[in-house]
Amino acid sequence: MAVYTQVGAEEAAELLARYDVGDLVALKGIAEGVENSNYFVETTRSRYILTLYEKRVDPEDLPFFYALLGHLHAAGCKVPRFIDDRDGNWLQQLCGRPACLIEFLSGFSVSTPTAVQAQATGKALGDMHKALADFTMERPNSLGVAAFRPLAMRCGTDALDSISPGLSERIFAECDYVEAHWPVHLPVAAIHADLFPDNVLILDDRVSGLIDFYFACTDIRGYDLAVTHAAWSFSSDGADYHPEIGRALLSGYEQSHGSDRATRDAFPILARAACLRFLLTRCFDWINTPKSAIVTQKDPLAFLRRLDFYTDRFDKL
Ligand SMILES: Nc1ncnc2c1ncn2[C@@H]1O[C@H](COP(=O)(O)OP(=O)(O)O)[C@@H](O)[C@H]1O
Ligand SMILES: N[C@@H](CCOP(=O)(O)O)C(=O)O
Repeated sequence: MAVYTQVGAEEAAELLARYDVGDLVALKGIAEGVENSNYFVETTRSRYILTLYEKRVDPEDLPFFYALLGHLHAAGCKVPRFIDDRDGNWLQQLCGRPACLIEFLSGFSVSTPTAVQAQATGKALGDMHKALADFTMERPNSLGVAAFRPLAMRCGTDALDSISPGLSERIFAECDYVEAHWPVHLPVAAIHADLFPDNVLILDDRVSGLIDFYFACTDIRGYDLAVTHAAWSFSSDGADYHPEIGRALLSGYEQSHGSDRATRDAFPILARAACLRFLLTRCFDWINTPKSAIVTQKDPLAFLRRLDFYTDRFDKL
C-alpha cells in the first residue's frame, strides 16, 4: 500500500474548502501505487484523487505534468486533469508535502491483460503520441540511459549480488551495451515512460483512462512503446512472454500512430533499456525502502527475466 503520509479527515476537509468541489463525504488511502501517497476523496458533488508527492517527484517538475495533462485532455485523450482551487491554484501544501486534487476517472487496471485490452492500450498510446507531437515543454528523462550506471553504483555491487548472485556484473555489462548502442537518431518527444497495466484504466475492454504521468519526460518515442511492450506482454514474474499480447499492443499502436523502420530496427535495444530501467529502480527500492513503509515491493528479477528474453529470444518487430 502506498500511503507514506497520513492525512486526517479534518486536514482534507480544510483543503477542500479552498475548492469549489462540495464537502468531504469520504477519504480513503489507496492501496495501489508506489511513488506517492494517494487518497480517494468523495465529496457531496463528485469523486477525486488527492495526491501527496513523495520521494521521486520533484515539485519543480509539477508544472510540466500539469501542462502535459491539460494538453492531452484538450486533444481528447482520456487523462485526469489537475483541479484548480477558487484562486486558480492547483498546487497546495498538505501535511508538509506538495499536494494536488485530481480528477477521478472510472475503470479498473487489469492484472492479466487480454489481447483486446492490449490492442486498446496500444491505440491509446499511439493517440497520446499523436496528441503530444505539438507539445513543446521539455523535461529531461531523469531515469534515462545516462542515469542507469549511476543508479547501479548507488545500489552497490554487494547489495545487487545479495538480490541475485552475479546480478551486479550483469547490470554493468548491460549498461555498457545500452550506452554503446543507444539509437540517438530516433524521434524524441514527450512520453509517458511508465505505461504499465496498473496505469491504464479499462472499462468494457476500452481504455477509460491513462494515469500516473509522474515519470513523463522527453525521450525517444519508441522507448515509450518498448516500456509498454515490456510491461504488458509477460507473466508478472517475467518468465513467460505472451506473443499474442505483444502483437495486439503493437497492432493497436500502429493503427493509431503508425511505425517507422528505424524504430522497428531499434526495438530490441529500446526494450533492453526499458528492462534495465525497471530492474534498476526496483533493485534500488528493494535495497533502500525502510522495512516500516506500507508499500508492496516489486520484484526486481521479473525485469531481469524480461531482459534475458529481449537479449536472447526476441525476434524483430
Ligand atoms: N485519476 C485517477 N482516477 C482514478 N483512480 C486513480 C487516479 N489516479 C490514481 N488512481 C488510483 O490510485 C492508484 C495509485 O496511483 P498512481 O498514480 O499509480 O500512484 P503512484 O504514482 O504512487 O504509483 C492507481 O492504481 C489507481 O487505482
Ligand atoms: N511501474 C514501475 C513502478 C512505478 O510504480 P507506479 O505505480 O508509479 O507505476 C514498476 O513496476 O517497477
